[in-house]
Amino acid sequence: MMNNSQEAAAEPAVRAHGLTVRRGTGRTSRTVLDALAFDVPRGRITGLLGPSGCGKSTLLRAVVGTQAHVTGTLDVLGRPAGHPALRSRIGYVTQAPSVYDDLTVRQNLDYFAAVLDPGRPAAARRREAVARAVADVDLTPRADALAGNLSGGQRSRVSLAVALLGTPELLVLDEPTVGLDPVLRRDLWALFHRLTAVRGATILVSSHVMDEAERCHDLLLMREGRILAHGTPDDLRTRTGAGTVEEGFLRLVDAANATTAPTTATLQENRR
Ligand SMILES: Nc1ncnc2c1ncn2[C@@H]1O[C@H](COP(=O)(O)OP(=O)(O)OP(=O)(O)O)[C@@H](O)[C@H]1O
Repeated sequence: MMNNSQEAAAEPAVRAHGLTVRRGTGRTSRTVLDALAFDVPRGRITGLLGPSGCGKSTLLRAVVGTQAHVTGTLDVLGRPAGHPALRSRIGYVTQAPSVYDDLTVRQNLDYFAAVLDPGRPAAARRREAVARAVADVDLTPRADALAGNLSGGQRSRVSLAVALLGTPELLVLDEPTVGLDPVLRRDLWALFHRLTAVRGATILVSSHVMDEAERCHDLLLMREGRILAHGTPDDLRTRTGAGTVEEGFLRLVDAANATTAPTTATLQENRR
């Protein structure tokens, strides 16, 4: 028989069933996530991939509990998405870096650390957490630079450092590598792998760059608000007979389009 901690480890980090989201109001209201069912396993990197507008950010917002008009079942770390007890257990990085330009990197992190772990007795713990998060994202040499004077990629890394502060069990990252050069992208993916391997974190990361799919343990491939495929990169290549995940994804899109007779615009969108 499994004990409580074994049960928690076996339970997926995210479990969705019949997950549906409508966005917009009145006549512009439409279904952007359509009855999704999937699990995100713990301790692994799950990549959420699909063309622009397919619903990746909406799905990530639903997981962190900030998306309105969500129906169906969506459990995160054993609780309904958005439950207050999940706040300190999830780190979330949005597409737009959320940092204060008039504070230094370290001051930004000090500020968020004080919100997470307030009080004078926690000062030493906060200093340690800030130093570790800055080092995790390779910004130690720029720790005293104003965030407003950093490059776009460096600002994104400050946001990621903020998300790492509380040592979250689940990291939800919305296109964290956009605008980064190849070296930084490689380094960030190495960090993601360290976080799962060493700290046991679960990472749910979106991207529309297909070569990043190869770096994930599991993939959720999306198209037009639905899950097109779910499995490891190897599963996807085997299932489609393709040499790469990108080619496999395009084959699945073509097969799906053949049955739904899309417009040319839809096809072009899916090939982006
Ligand atoms: N406020 C809104 N009202 C109506 N539809 C919306 C609204 N916001 C977003 N949408 C639609 O919801 C769909 C999903 O958007 P979402 O931002 O989740 O896609 P995405 O896959 O993250 O795109 P990208 O990769 O470009 O960030 C899109 O088709 C978008 O047009």
